[in-house]
Amino acid sequence: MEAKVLQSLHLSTWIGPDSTFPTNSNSMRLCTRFEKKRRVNMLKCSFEQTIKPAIGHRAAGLKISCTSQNSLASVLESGIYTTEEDLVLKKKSEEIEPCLSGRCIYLVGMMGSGKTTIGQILSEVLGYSFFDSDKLIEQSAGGTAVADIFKLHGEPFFRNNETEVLHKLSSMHRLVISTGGGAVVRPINWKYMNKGISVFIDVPLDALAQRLTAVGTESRPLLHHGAGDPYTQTLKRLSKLWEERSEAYTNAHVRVSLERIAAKLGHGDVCCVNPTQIAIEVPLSLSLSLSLSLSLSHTHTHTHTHTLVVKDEPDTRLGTHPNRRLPEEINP
Ligand SMILES: Nc1ncnc2c1ncn2[C@@H]1O[C@H](COP(=O)(O)OP(=O)(O)O)[C@@H](O)[C@H]1O
Ligand SMILES: O=C(O)C1=C[C@@H](OP(=O)(O)O)[C@@H](O)[C@H](O)C1
Repeated sequence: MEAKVLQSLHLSTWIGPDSTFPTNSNSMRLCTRFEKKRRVNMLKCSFEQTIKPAIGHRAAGLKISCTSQNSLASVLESGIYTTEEDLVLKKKSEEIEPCLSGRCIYLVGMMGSGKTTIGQILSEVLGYSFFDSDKLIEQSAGGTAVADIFKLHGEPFFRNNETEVLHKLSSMHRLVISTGGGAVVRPINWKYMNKGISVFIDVPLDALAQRLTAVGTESRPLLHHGAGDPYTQTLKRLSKLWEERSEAYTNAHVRVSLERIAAKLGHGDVCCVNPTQIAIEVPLSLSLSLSLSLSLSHTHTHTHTHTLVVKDEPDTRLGTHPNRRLPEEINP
Protein backbone atom coordinates (compact mmCIF):
# COMPACT_ATOMS: atom_id res chain seq x y z
CA MET A 1 0.00 0.00 0.00
CA GLU A 2 2.71 2.44 0.95
CA ALA A 3 4.42 2.21 -2.42
CA LYS A 4 1.13 2.81 -4.18
CA VAL A 5 0.46 5.83 -2.03
CA LEU A 6 3.76 7.27 -3.03
CA GLN A 7 3.22 6.53 -6.68
CA SER A 8 -0.17 8.16 -6.62
CA LEU A 9 1.44 11.31 -5.32
CA HIS A 10 4.28 11.12 -7.82
CA LEU A 11 6.82 10.83 -5.10
CA SER A 12 8.20 7.53 -6.28
CA THR A 13 11.01 9.14 -8.22
CA TRP A 14 12.76 9.89 -5.02
CA ILE A 15 11.28 7.39 -2.66
CA GLY A 16 11.34 3.76 -3.71
CA PRO A 17 9.19 1.03 -2.19
CA ASP A 18 12.27 -0.52 -0.62
CA SER A 19 12.88 2.61 1.34
CA THR A 20 9.73 2.50 3.36
CA PHE A 21 9.07 0.71 6.57
CA PRO A 22 6.10 0.82 8.86
CA THR A 23 6.36 2.39 12.29
CA ASN A 24 2.90 1.71 13.62
CA SER A 25 -0.58 1.08 12.32
CA ASN A 26 -1.10 4.47 10.80
CA SER A 27 2.26 5.81 9.86
CA MET A 28 5.47 4.88 8.18
CA ARG A 29 8.94 6.27 7.98
CA LEU A 30 10.90 6.74 4.82
CA CYS A 31 14.66 6.45 4.51
CA THR A 32 15.91 7.68 1.21
CA ARG A 33 18.76 9.16 -0.71
CA PHE A 34 16.67 12.28 -0.64
CA GLU A 35 17.20 12.22 3.06
CA LYS A 36 20.96 12.47 2.71
CA LYS A 37 21.03 14.92 -0.14
CA ARG A 38 18.71 17.39 1.44
CA ARG A 39 19.79 16.80 5.00
CA VAL A 40 16.34 15.57 5.88
CA ASN A 41 16.57 13.01 8.59
CA MET A 42 13.06 11.75 8.66
CA LEU A 43 10.01 11.70 6.56
CA LYS A 44 6.83 10.60 8.13
CA CYS A 45 3.59 9.75 6.36
CA SER A 46 0.47 9.90 8.45
CA PHE A 47 -2.48 7.92 7.22
CA GLU A 48 -5.68 9.44 8.43
CA GLN A 49 -8.87 7.44 8.04
CA THR A 50 -11.11 9.89 6.23
CA ILE A 51 -14.15 7.86 5.34
CA LYS A 52 -15.46 5.19 7.67
CA PRO A 53 -13.43 3.23 10.14
CA ALA A 54 -14.44 -0.08 8.63
CA ILE A 55 -11.81 -2.79 8.36
CA GLY A 56 -10.22 -2.83 4.95
CA HIS A 57 -11.79 0.42 3.90
CA ARG A 58 -8.53 2.09 3.36
CA ALA A 59 -9.19 5.40 1.71
CA ALA A 60 -6.82 7.61 3.59
CA GLY A 61 -5.70 11.16 3.80
CA LEU A 62 -1.97 11.22 3.28
CA LYS A 63 0.09 13.92 4.82
CA ILE A 64 3.82 13.85 4.34
CA SER A 65 5.75 15.78 6.88
CA CYS A 66 9.43 16.37 6.55
CA THR A 67 11.58 16.88 9.58
CA SER A 68 15.03 18.18 8.87
CA GLN A 69 17.79 18.59 11.39
CA ASN A 70 16.90 21.18 13.97
CA SER A 71 13.77 22.28 12.16
CA LEU A 72 10.09 21.70 12.56
CA ALA A 73 8.15 19.37 10.33
CA SER A 74 6.60 20.88 7.25
CA VAL A 75 3.99 19.45 4.98
CA LEU A 76 5.41 18.49 1.61
CA GLU A 77 2.39 17.15 -0.15
CA SER A 78 -1.01 15.87 0.74
CA GLY A 79 -3.80 14.15 -1.05
CA ILE A 80 -6.52 11.55 -0.78
CA TYR A 81 -5.34 8.09 -1.60
CA THR A 82 -7.68 5.27 -2.46
CA THR A 83 -6.57 1.66 -2.70
CA GLU A 84 -6.88 -0.30 -5.89
CA GLU A 85 -9.58 -2.40 -4.23
CA ASP A 86 -11.63 0.67 -3.46
CA LEU A 87 -11.39 1.70 -7.10
CA VAL A 88 -12.49 -1.74 -8.30
CA LEU A 89 -15.39 -1.68 -5.88
CA LYS A 90 -16.42 1.77 -7.05
CA LYS A 91 -16.23 0.76 -10.72
CA LYS A 92 -18.16 -2.49 -10.27
CA SER A 93 -20.79 -0.74 -8.18
CA GLU A 94 -21.24 2.02 -10.72
CA GLU A 95 -21.66 -0.59 -13.43
CA ILE A 96 -24.35 -2.50 -11.58
CA GLU A 97 -26.18 0.46 -10.05
CA PRO A 98 -28.37 1.30 -13.10
CA CYS A 99 -29.47 -2.35 -13.30
CA LEU A 100 -30.74 -2.21 -9.75
CA SER A 101 -33.35 0.41 -10.66
CA GLY A 102 -33.28 1.68 -7.10
CA ARG A 103 -34.13 -1.69 -5.59
CA CYS A 104 -32.90 -2.22 -2.07
CA ILE A 105 -30.13 -4.67 -1.29
CA TYR A 106 -30.79 -6.91 1.71
CA LEU A 107 -27.72 -8.50 3.22
CA VAL A 108 -28.49 -11.76 4.97
CA GLY A 109 -26.17 -14.11 6.81
CA MET A 110 -25.27 -15.47 10.18
CA MET A 111 -24.39 -13.26 13.11
CA GLY A 112 -21.00 -11.69 12.61
CA SER A 113 -20.84 -12.45 8.89
CA GLY A 114 -20.08 -8.79 8.24
CA LYS A 115 -23.49 -7.62 6.99
CA THR A 116 -23.19 -4.29 8.79
CA THR A 117 -19.56 -3.73 7.87
CA ILE A 118 -20.02 -4.64 4.21
CA GLY A 119 -23.40 -2.91 4.02
CA GLN A 120 -21.91 0.41 5.04
CA ILE A 121 -19.18 0.15 2.43
CA LEU A 122 -21.60 -0.90 -0.30
CA SER A 123 -24.14 1.80 0.45
CA GLU A 124 -21.45 4.41 0.16
CA VAL A 125 -20.20 3.31 -3.26
CA LEU A 126 -23.72 2.79 -4.62
CA GLY A 127 -24.91 6.15 -3.32
CA TYR A 128 -27.56 4.31 -1.30
CA SER A 129 -28.55 4.87 2.31
CA PHE A 130 -27.64 2.28 4.88
CA PHE A 131 -29.95 0.76 7.49
CA ASP A 132 -29.24 -1.84 10.12
CA SER A 133 -32.54 -3.57 10.95
CA ASP A 134 -31.38 -4.27 14.52
CA LYS A 135 -30.83 -0.54 15.06
CA LEU A 136 -34.31 0.22 13.72
CA ILE A 137 -35.81 -2.36 16.08
CA GLU A 138 -33.92 -0.74 18.95
CA GLN A 139 -35.26 2.67 17.95
CA SER A 140 -38.81 1.36 17.75
CA ALA A 141 -38.35 -0.04 21.27
CA GLY A 142 -37.41 3.39 22.59
CA GLY A 143 -33.68 2.84 22.39
CA THR A 144 -33.65 -0.50 24.20
CA ALA A 145 -30.70 -2.65 23.10
CA VAL A 146 -31.42 -5.91 21.26
CA ALA A 147 -30.05 -7.96 24.15
CA ASP A 148 -32.40 -6.17 26.56
CA ILE A 149 -35.38 -6.57 24.23
CA PHE A 150 -34.76 -10.32 24.30
CA LYS A 151 -34.42 -10.23 28.08
CA LEU A 152 -37.43 -8.01 28.80
CA HIS A 153 -39.89 -9.08 26.12
CA GLY A 154 -38.61 -12.36 24.69
CA GLU A 155 -37.60 -13.45 21.22
CA PRO A 156 -41.14 -13.52 19.67
CA PHE A 157 -41.55 -9.82 20.47
CA PHE A 158 -38.18 -9.10 18.83
CA ARG A 159 -39.13 -11.18 15.75
CA ASN A 160 -42.47 -9.35 15.38
CA ASN A 161 -40.64 -6.05 15.45
CA GLU A 162 -38.11 -7.35 12.96
CA THR A 163 -40.92 -8.29 10.58
CA GLU A 164 -42.53 -4.88 11.07
CA VAL A 165 -39.25 -3.12 10.28
CA LEU A 166 -38.72 -5.21 7.13
CA HIS A 167 -42.30 -4.49 6.10
CA LYS A 168 -41.69 -0.75 6.38
CA LEU A 169 -38.37 -0.93 4.54
CA SER A 170 -39.91 -2.95 1.70
CA SER A 171 -41.70 0.09 0.33
CA MET A 172 -38.50 2.11 0.18
CA HIS A 173 -35.79 2.42 -2.44
CA ARG A 174 -32.05 2.86 -2.73
CA LEU A 175 -31.18 1.29 0.59
CA VAL A 176 -28.63 -1.26 1.65
CA ILE A 177 -30.07 -3.11 4.63
CA SER A 178 -28.16 -5.23 7.09
CA THR A 179 -30.70 -7.72 8.41
CA GLY A 180 -30.43 -9.68 11.64
CA GLY A 181 -29.05 -13.19 11.29
CA GLY A 182 -32.42 -14.76 12.09
CA ALA A 183 -34.53 -12.68 9.70
CA VAL A 184 -34.38 -15.43 7.08
CA VAL A 185 -36.39 -17.87 9.15
CA ARG A 186 -39.84 -16.31 8.80
CA PRO A 187 -41.36 -16.71 5.30
CA ILE A 188 -43.21 -13.40 5.68
CA ASN A 189 -39.83 -11.64 5.90
CA TRP A 190 -38.90 -13.04 2.49
CA LYS A 191 -42.08 -11.59 1.09
CA TYR A 192 -40.72 -8.17 2.08
CA MET A 193 -37.08 -8.79 1.26
CA ASN A 194 -37.99 -10.10 -2.17
CA LYS A 195 -39.14 -6.60 -3.09
CA GLY A 196 -35.43 -5.98 -3.31
CA ILE A 197 -32.39 -8.10 -3.95
CA SER A 198 -31.03 -10.36 -1.26
CA VAL A 199 -27.38 -11.27 -0.88
CA PHE A 200 -26.25 -14.05 1.41
CA ILE A 201 -22.83 -13.42 2.95
CA ASP A 202 -21.59 -16.95 3.57
CA VAL A 203 -18.81 -17.18 6.13
CA PRO A 204 -17.53 -20.43 7.64
CA LEU A 205 -18.69 -20.98 11.19
CA ASP A 206 -15.22 -21.18 12.71
CA ALA A 207 -14.34 -17.75 11.27
CA LEU A 208 -17.60 -16.37 12.69
CA ALA A 209 -16.84 -17.86 16.08
CA GLN A 210 -13.40 -16.28 16.04
CA ARG A 211 -14.75 -12.83 15.17
CA LEU A 212 -17.59 -12.98 17.65
CA THR A 213 -15.41 -14.26 20.44
CA ALA A 214 -13.01 -11.41 19.73
CA VAL A 215 -15.70 -8.72 19.99
CA GLY A 216 -17.67 -10.43 22.75
CA THR A 217 -21.15 -11.87 22.60
CA GLU A 218 -22.89 -9.47 24.99
CA SER A 219 -24.88 -7.71 22.26
CA ARG A 220 -25.97 -10.99 20.66
CA PRO A 221 -28.39 -12.67 23.07
CA LEU A 222 -28.63 -15.93 21.15
CA LEU A 223 -24.93 -16.47 21.75
CA HIS A 224 -24.95 -15.87 25.47
CA HIS A 225 -23.38 -18.78 27.19
CA GLY A 226 -22.35 -19.90 30.57
CA ALA A 227 -19.09 -21.42 31.65
CA GLY A 228 -16.52 -22.83 29.30
CA ASP A 229 -14.17 -21.68 26.64
CA PRO A 230 -15.92 -18.75 24.85
CA TYR A 231 -14.76 -19.77 21.36
CA THR A 232 -16.00 -23.36 21.77
CA GLN A 233 -19.30 -22.21 23.26
CA THR A 234 -19.86 -19.69 20.49
CA LEU A 235 -19.04 -22.22 17.79
CA LYS A 236 -21.48 -24.66 19.36
CA ARG A 237 -24.30 -22.11 19.42
CA LEU A 238 -23.58 -21.01 15.87
CA SER A 239 -23.55 -24.61 14.66
CA LYS A 240 -26.96 -25.22 16.20
CA LEU A 241 -28.39 -22.06 14.62
CA TRP A 242 -26.80 -22.98 11.28
CA GLU A 243 -28.54 -26.37 11.37
CA GLU A 244 -31.86 -24.60 11.80
CA ARG A 245 -31.26 -21.86 9.26
CA SER A 246 -28.88 -22.92 6.54
CA GLU A 247 -31.67 -23.84 4.17
CA ALA A 248 -33.42 -20.51 4.69
CA TYR A 249 -30.30 -18.65 3.54
CA THR A 250 -30.55 -20.38 0.17
CA ASN A 251 -33.59 -18.20 -0.54
CA ALA A 252 -31.26 -15.30 -1.22
CA HIS A 253 -30.88 -14.22 -4.82
CA VAL A 254 -27.11 -14.45 -4.72
CA ARG A 255 -24.53 -15.93 -2.42
CA VAL A 256 -21.17 -14.38 -1.69
CA SER A 257 -18.89 -17.06 -0.33
CA LEU A 258 -15.88 -16.04 1.70
CA GLU A 259 -14.23 -19.38 0.99
CA ARG A 260 -14.54 -18.78 -2.72
CA ILE A 261 -13.15 -15.25 -2.46
CA ALA A 262 -10.21 -16.49 -0.38
CA ALA A 263 -9.47 -19.19 -2.95
CA LYS A 264 -9.70 -16.67 -5.77
CA LEU A 265 -7.28 -14.34 -3.99
CA GLY A 266 -4.94 -17.19 -3.14
CA HIS A 267 -5.46 -16.91 0.62
CA GLY A 268 -5.41 -20.13 2.58
CA ASP A 269 -7.43 -18.52 5.35
CA VAL A 270 -10.76 -16.71 5.00
CA CYS A 271 -9.67 -14.39 7.80
CA CYS A 272 -7.32 -12.71 5.29
CA VAL A 273 -10.24 -11.47 3.21
CA ASN A 274 -11.07 -7.89 4.05
CA PRO A 275 -14.56 -6.33 3.87
CA THR A 276 -13.78 -4.36 0.70
CA GLN A 277 -12.78 -7.56 -1.08
CA ILE A 278 -16.06 -9.10 0.02
CA ALA A 279 -18.05 -6.01 -0.98
CA ILE A 280 -16.52 -6.19 -4.49
CA GLU A 281 -18.01 -9.64 -4.84
CA VAL A 282 -21.55 -8.28 -4.39
CA PRO A 283 -21.77 -6.28 -7.66
CA LEU A 284 -19.77 -9.02 -9.38
CA SER A 285 -22.23 -11.71 -8.30
CA LEU A 286 -25.18 -9.51 -9.15
CA SER A 287 -23.92 -8.79 -12.64
CA LEU A 288 -23.19 -12.46 -13.21
CA SER A 289 -26.67 -13.31 -12.03
CA LEU A 290 -28.18 -10.63 -14.23
CA SER A 291 -26.29 -11.75 -17.32
CA LEU A 292 -27.23 -15.36 -16.64
CA SER A 293 -30.85 -14.35 -16.33
CA LEU A 294 -30.48 -12.48 -19.56
CA SER A 295 -29.02 -15.43 -21.43
CA LEU A 296 -31.62 -17.73 -19.92
CA SER A 297 -34.32 -15.40 -21.18
CA HIS A 298 -32.68 -15.41 -24.61
CA THR A 299 -32.53 -19.18 -24.66
CA HIS A 300 -36.02 -19.74 -23.44
CA THR A 301 -38.06 -16.94 -24.90
CA HIS A 302 -36.23 -15.87 -28.06
CA THR A 303 -37.49 -12.36 -27.56
CA HIS A 304 -35.73 -9.14 -26.77
CA THR A 305 -37.76 -8.35 -23.70
CA HIS A 306 -36.48 -10.01 -20.61
CA THR A 307 -38.76 -10.06 -17.67
CA LEU A 308 -37.19 -11.43 -14.56
CA VAL A 309 -39.37 -13.01 -11.98
CA VAL A 310 -40.27 -11.06 -8.87
CA LYS A 311 -40.52 -13.62 -6.13
CA ASP A 312 -42.98 -12.95 -3.38
CA GLU A 313 -42.50 -16.26 -1.65
CA PRO A 314 -39.33 -18.08 -0.77
CA ASP A 315 -38.38 -20.66 -3.31
CA THR A 316 -35.72 -23.04 -2.15
CA ARG A 317 -35.93 -25.11 -5.33
CA LEU A 318 -33.89 -22.60 -7.27
CA GLY A 319 -31.22 -22.38 -4.64
CA THR A 320 -28.85 -19.47 -4.75
CA HIS A 321 -26.19 -18.23 -7.06
CA PRO A 322 -25.85 -18.57 -10.00
CA ASN A 323 -29.25 -19.65 -11.26
CA ARG A 324 -31.59 -17.71 -9.04
CA ARG A 325 -33.18 -14.92 -11.02
CA LEU A 326 -33.13 -11.39 -9.80
CA PRO A 327 -36.26 -9.33 -9.38
CA GLU A 328 -35.27 -7.09 -12.21
CA GLU A 329 -36.68 -6.23 -15.58
CA ILE A 330 -34.07 -5.81 -18.25
CA ASN A 331 -34.72 -4.43 -21.66
CA PRO A 332 -31.49 -4.67 -23.59
N1 LIG B 1 -13.97 -9.44 6.61
C1 LIG B 1 -13.83 -9.32 7.93
N2 LIG B 1 -12.71 -9.76 8.51
C2 LIG B 1 -12.54 -9.69 9.85
N3 LIG B 1 -13.45 -9.18 10.70
C3 LIG B 1 -14.60 -8.72 10.17
C4 LIG B 1 -14.85 -8.76 8.77
N4 LIG B 1 -16.07 -8.25 8.56
C5 LIG B 1 -16.55 -7.89 9.76
N5 LIG B 1 -15.68 -8.16 10.73
C6 LIG B 1 -15.83 -7.95 12.18
O1 LIG B 1 -16.74 -8.94 12.65
C7 LIG B 1 -17.62 -8.37 13.61
C8 LIG B 1 -19.06 -8.56 13.14
O2 LIG B 1 -19.24 -7.77 11.96
P1 LIG B 1 -20.64 -7.13 11.61
O3 LIG B 1 -20.47 -6.33 10.39
O4 LIG B 1 -21.21 -6.44 12.81
O5 LIG B 1 -21.49 -8.44 11.31
P2 LIG B 1 -23.08 -8.65 11.24
O6 LIG B 1 -23.71 -7.31 10.96
O7 LIG B 1 -23.28 -9.62 10.14
O8 LIG B 1 -23.46 -9.22 12.58
C9 LIG B 1 -17.22 -6.92 13.75
O9 LIG B 1 -16.37 -6.81 14.85
C10 LIG B 1 -16.48 -6.61 12.48
O10 LIG B 1 -15.50 -5.60 12.67
O1 LIG C 1 -29.08 -14.51 14.42
C1 LIG C 1 -29.98 -13.96 15.12
O2 LIG C 1 -31.06 -14.53 15.37
C2 LIG C 1 -29.77 -12.59 15.60
C3 LIG C 1 -28.81 -11.81 15.03
C4 LIG C 1 -28.54 -10.46 15.48
O3 LIG C 1 -28.13 -9.64 14.37
P1 LIG C 1 -26.69 -9.76 13.66
O4 LIG C 1 -26.80 -10.85 12.63
O5 LIG C 1 -26.51 -8.42 13.03
O6 LIG C 1 -25.70 -10.06 14.72
C5 LIG C 1 -29.78 -9.84 16.14
O7 LIG C 1 -30.77 -9.64 15.16
C6 LIG C 1 -30.28 -10.73 17.21
O8 LIG C 1 -29.31 -10.82 18.18
C7 LIG C 1 -30.66 -12.11 16.70
